[in-house]
Amino acid sequence: MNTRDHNLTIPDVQSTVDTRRVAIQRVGVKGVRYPVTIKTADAAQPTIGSWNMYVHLPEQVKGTHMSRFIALLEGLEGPLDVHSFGDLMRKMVTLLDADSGRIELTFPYFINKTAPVSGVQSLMDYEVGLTGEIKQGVLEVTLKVMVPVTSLCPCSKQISAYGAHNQRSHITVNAVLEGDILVDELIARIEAQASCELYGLLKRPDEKYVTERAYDNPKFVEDLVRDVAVALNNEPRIVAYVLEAENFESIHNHSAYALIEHDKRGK
Ligand SMILES: Nc1nc2c(ncn2[C@@H]2O[C@H](COP(=O)(O)OP(=O)(O)OP(=O)(O)O)[C@@H](O)[C@H]2O)c(=O)[nH]1
Repeated sequence: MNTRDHNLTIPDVQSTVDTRRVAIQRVGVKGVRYPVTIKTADAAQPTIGSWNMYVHLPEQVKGTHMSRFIALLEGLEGPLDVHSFGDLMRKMVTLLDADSGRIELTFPYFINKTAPVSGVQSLMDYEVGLTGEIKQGVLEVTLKVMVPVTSLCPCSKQISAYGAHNQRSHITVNAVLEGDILVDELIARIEAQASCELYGLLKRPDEKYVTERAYDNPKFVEDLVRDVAVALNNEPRIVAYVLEAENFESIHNHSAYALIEHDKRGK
């Protein structure tokens, strides 16, 4: 007996009618760990995705086709970019017989960076996410990156006889995209606005360089979000964004924080 024959003899409870007249906005699988490759400038990077996948369920249907979410992942082909992630979203709603759906994918992403003076290379890790939502046939894809950087306080620099407090800051951008933008590209744009970017491995000449670079380029948390906002405003492939910066202040036991939200579509 093959699987198809088995299915004929097993009741399909999910497909029975539900009479409570309550639709479900999101039903699906959450916290699925599944390998994925991400498109890079010259190739693709394999990583481990954490997937949440949901569809809308109409009021008259008892259950969704839970196994089909995993079947969709089993059928994943080729590296993901904004475009192919959109294709995956469309495939999901078709496969699940749904009119709307949502995928939240997060994964660690590595960039091979070159130290500024010695030229030594090392990997740096970033938290990246792709979120897709289809509502009334309209697809929206959001790319999220969390970029750790250095910030150095302009006030501290101004008022102190020597030194200035500086710290690691997290800049998080959720960018709604119309058009492909590579993860590396978005991260590079954000890092360019920091007092200094971070590296996995630095030799002493590099350490001197990044210390002086941050000192010459002081930024408040407000400066960080405003400078990144200007960069995002100048990128036509980004149509809306939420941008946050959190500075883990070295002179306080709390963070300085700022957020800018902007929708170029006028929504
Ligand atoms: N809808 C629903 N399914 C569940 C739940 N708990 C477990 N299941 C799933 O039920 C699945 C099997 O149902 P379906 O996906 O409908 O499988 P199927 O009927 O063999 O496949 P299709 O014909 O493609 O729908 C298993 O993969 C379980 O994961 C639940 O709370 N709701």
